[in-house]
Amino acid sequence: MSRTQDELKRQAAEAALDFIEPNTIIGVGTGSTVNYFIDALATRKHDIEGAVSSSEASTARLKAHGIEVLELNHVADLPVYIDGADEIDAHLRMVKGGGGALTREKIIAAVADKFICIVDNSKVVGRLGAFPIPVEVIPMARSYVAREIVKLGGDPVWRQGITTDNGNVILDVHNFDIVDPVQLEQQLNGIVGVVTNGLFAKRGADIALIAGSNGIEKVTLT
Ligand SMILES: O=C[C@H](O)[C@H](O)[C@H](O)COP(=O)(O)O
Repeated sequence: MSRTQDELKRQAAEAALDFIEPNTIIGVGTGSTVNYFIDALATRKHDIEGAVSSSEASTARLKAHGIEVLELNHVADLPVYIDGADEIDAHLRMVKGGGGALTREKIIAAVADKFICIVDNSKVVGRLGAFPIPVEVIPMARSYVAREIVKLGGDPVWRQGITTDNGNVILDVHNFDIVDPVQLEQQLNGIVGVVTNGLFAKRGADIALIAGSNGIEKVTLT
């Protein structure tokens, strides 16, 4: 990754601090962009009630900064969830899960009032699907799910050597021709043995903070 892209990730992450309300709990995603956000959040740690985390990696980083990590089951009110994406389109639908954290991310996103997506401008696409769609699968169902995915037109590749925080495996699905991301998200989730998939289309982002050479572009769904 270029130094410039890294710098843009940091800028997008820091812009998300403007959406942090005092005395609230913050939903925190996973990945290299979110790592910058966690580092920035540390400067506000005395203003917030704590965080809920979408991965063991983010939990460790939050705790290293002295930010309290709360269990989602104990949290009823989550105003914002901040996370990155592997791809995002003009409707703020996303592909996520390049780091394998998609299921916990999708759960926290479902609870949050607002999903704020922080990305550098290389993540913006006209159409989702150039980045392979991660699908988290119960291990014993891996081959069955792969065969079903082929019937849907995708080419699944087992992400070998990786176990998710939930003890499952990931199939990265290449070559989907994604005309209707909401429909494909539902079709994939309908396969028995699939835990969830990395299409965040039904529940996309509410706001995207896109860092580019001219600064931060804020995109909001109207
Ligand atoms: O599982 C990982 C997450 O969905 C990440 O948000 C996504 O992969 C983007 O990560 P990064 O900020 O490292 O590009």
